[in-house]
Amino acid sequence: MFSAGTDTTFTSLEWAISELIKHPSVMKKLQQEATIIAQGRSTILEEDLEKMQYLKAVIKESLRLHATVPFLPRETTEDVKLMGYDIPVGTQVLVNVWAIGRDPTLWEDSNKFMPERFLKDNSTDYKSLHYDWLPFGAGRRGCPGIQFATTIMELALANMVHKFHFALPNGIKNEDIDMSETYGITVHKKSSLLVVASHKPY
Ligand code: HEM
Repeated sequence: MFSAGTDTTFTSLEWAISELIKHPSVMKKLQQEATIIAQGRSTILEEDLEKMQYLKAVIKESLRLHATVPFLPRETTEDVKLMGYDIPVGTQVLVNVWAIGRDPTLWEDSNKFMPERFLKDNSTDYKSLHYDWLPFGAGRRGCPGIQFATTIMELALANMVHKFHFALPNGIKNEDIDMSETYGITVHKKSSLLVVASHKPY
């Protein structure tokens, strides 16, 4: 439970911050939303989160591109014919969440980071059955930590962008951030994100 809850959450946050730094216009829009919601306060609270629609879209879009659990293991409970293949009962299969999230037949400009797609269609919520977007899995083995994880991610990200400006060290440009992945039980960034945070006025 501890590793299912910690590794996934911090890795997802690191991916989201990397995408924000790579896309300064998205970062700016998110910081503007945070400033409006905070109304001069230094801290964004849990009750503020429901009003932060752009924040939610940023996190959903980041989870689409960077599903930290890339494969869902399942076993077939009956014989299935799928795309011309016969899959007998009792076969272990892996649902490739990573590939579904980037499938160009399901997502326009599928490799681009565009949180706005989740504003246009905000019906994608974490608990409903959207089989084209499965960062928390689905069905009876779906992640039981969704509510906790999303609240923590939203609170942490909202407060980080509200309190700080982020810059890259040593003259590295936004577009040069290394987004390569390394595989384990969860998909991490191959090279950790290094940023210089400076205090931002509220
Ligand atoms: C961003 C954060 C998280 C992500 C992306 C994530 C994702 C997932 C995924 C994809 C699964 C497999 C679901 C399936 O097979 O359909 C899973 C299972 C699980 N997660 Fe999470 N999770 C996160 C946070 C958490 C947290 C905070 C907790 C607990 C406090 C947690 C506890 C668990 C447990 C216990 C399982 C196994 C459920 C089972 O096998 O029945 N997760 N998670």
